[in-house]
Amino acid sequence: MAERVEGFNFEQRHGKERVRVARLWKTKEGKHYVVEWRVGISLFSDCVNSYLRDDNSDIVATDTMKNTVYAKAKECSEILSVENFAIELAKHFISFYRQVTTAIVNIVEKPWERIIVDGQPHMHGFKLGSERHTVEAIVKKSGALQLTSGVEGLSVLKTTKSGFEGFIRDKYTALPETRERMLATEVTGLWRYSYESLSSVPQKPLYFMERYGDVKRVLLETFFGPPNVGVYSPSVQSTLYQMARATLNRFPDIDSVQLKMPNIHFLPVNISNTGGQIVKFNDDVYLPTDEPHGSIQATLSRFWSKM
Ligand SMILES: O=c1[nH]c(=O)c2[nH]c(=O)[nH]c2[nH]1
Repeated sequence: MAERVEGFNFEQRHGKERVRVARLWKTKEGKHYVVEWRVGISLFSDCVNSYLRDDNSDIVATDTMKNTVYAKAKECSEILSVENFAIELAKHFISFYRQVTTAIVNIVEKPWERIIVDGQPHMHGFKLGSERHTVEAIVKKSGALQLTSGVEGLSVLKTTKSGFEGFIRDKYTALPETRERMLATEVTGLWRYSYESLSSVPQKPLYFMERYGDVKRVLLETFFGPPNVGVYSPSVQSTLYQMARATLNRFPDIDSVQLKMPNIHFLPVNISNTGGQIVKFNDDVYLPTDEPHGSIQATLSRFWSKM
């Protein structure tokens, strides 16, 4: 998207970040559905004169972009997935303004979950969960689409069935080999859907909402293994790969999965003084840390995927 100006290459975009909106829907029976979104918009548009010639006549004001978030939220009379909202917004910008060639919409959904009171789902009560659902929709004027959903802040811990052995040992290595350790991480996942045009997106309004739940379930089931026996993890690397592979194997409309899984260390506690050992580690007392942490990430894609 670079263009030539005054003998230079020039690339530009403008948008609005962190536009916060909440939308409430009410059924006739009085059941409420609420979402809270943090929206980012970035537009590629022909407005080079604003940079070069003090001429703003081709600029979509970022304040207008912000207003559009609220206007489009108002227009959505039925509950819809965060993916569908992102696509709707992006579609608006590329079709409404002749100057806009590509619209990128990023949204993070705040995890409001219906509360259970006396074993019953509450009609209008919600509590904040932990991990967040994310989406990025990139829409071009041609109708070409790139749709990437994700999860962030998915913190998981297992207290056994994890080890790390056989790594390089040299004069700097102090880490003992082990077949028994805690494994903790905060998963950030991104998965790219195979729908490459606006017209190919599934019509079912809550399709991507269900997919989000299903992908999370597959990631978690693979991380933990069956409830009674678990599954042994020889490294974060191996577990990450299994999780990405399970996602691609399970969902034919996902082409590519990126996982970031920091290794959040729980250090064995051993304390001694001159009188002897005060605490001897026996897989029981740990020092939880967040820094430093290992950082492990990978992307697994189908052969034909573009990510
Ligand atoms: O699963 C692990 N992968 C590593 O690359 C690594 N490095 C390290 O010190 N501990 C671990 N654990």
